Amino acid sequence: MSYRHVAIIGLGLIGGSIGLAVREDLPDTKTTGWDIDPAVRRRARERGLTDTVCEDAGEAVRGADLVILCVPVGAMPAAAAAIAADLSPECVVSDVGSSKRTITDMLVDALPGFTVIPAHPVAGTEHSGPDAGFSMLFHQRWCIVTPPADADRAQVARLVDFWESLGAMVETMDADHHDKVLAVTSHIPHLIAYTIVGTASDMETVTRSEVIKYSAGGFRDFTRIAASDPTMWRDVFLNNKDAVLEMLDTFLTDLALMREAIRAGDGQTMFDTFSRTRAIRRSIVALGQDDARPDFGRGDHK
Ligand SMILES: NC(=O)c1ccc[n+]([C@@H]2O[C@H](COP(=O)([O-])OP(=O)(O)OC[C@H]3O[C@@H](n4cnc5c(N)ncnc54)[C@H](O)[C@@H]3O)[C@@H](O)[C@H]2O)c1
Ligand SMILES: O=C(O)C(=O)C[C@]1(C(=O)O)C=C[C@@H](O)C=C1
Repeated sequence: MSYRHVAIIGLGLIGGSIGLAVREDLPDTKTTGWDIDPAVRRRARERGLTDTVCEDAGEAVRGADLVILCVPVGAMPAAAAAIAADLSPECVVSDVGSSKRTITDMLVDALPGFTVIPAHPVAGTEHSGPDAGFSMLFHQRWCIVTPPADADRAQVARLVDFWESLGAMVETMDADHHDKVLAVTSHIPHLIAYTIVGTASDMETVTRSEVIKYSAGGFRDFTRIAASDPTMWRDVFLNNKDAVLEMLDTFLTDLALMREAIRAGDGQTMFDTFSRTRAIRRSIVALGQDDARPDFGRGDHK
């Protein structure tokens, strides 16, 4: 049974996309929204990101049977505090944060007596803010739901249905496992992109204008990822510290092996590694999970 009234707290890329997707895919569901930033509320109203954009958090969540927190991970405690007094007793509180363990524990503590079922749509772009959202964002993308061990199964199934209605493929997973998987598939890739773009722009022997001028193919792809929102990513690394450090150690060991292969002129090791990784890319493409969507991530898909 779909929700009657979905409240969205935080009306940037993800919150705005949920609002637009609900209007398109669940036309009988009412949406309300609130953002801490008045300029975002204004723009959200102009774009119609939710049916109503409220002037306070309490007004937005009153009567909602699903509340989704779509704020940076570090702002989740403040968002939970802003809504706590006005939640309906039967409502489900969820979120879209990119890391899950600290958020799950915090929401369960901050909202005693309420049903908390965190989730993470693994879909996004390097753009943020109220102009970045679009209704198709979740189509054929994974959404990982991380219910606490004692979560009501019927409520979990209902949230899974909700995400499927927005076009997502849904997997449920323990929060710790989510954080390890996403550390290697999303968090460390972003760290590498931020670092390599920083390294290139700091070099003394290659000018900054040369970096911009000759940034073809590979480096250009890194710059797209390195343009992602600094607040969001700072919060991800502060909140998924252990899993990121563990995966980073493994990555640094593998990088050192490649460094040694280059130093020693060991072409076979390089060829074997590159062949293995090319096969991984080909299986992603074969599954239809590459960025085949038109204009994906280029900001002209509104
Ligand atoms: N960007 C992505 O690719 C992506 C993908 C999946 C999940 N996420 C997660 O989704 C969440 C939102 O990310 P986004 O990309 O939509 O960010 P965004 O910057 O586009 O939007 C976040 C919004 O939250 C608002 N906000 C901040 N603190 C608030 C508070 N205390 N109360 C109410 N509003 C508040 C901001 O004003 C902003 O408008 C983050 O937790 C992020 O980790 C992001
Ligand atoms: O495609 C991008 O721009 C993204 O970075 C999206 C991406 C990812 O790493 O896949 C980023 C963070 C999320 O939590 C989920 C999705």
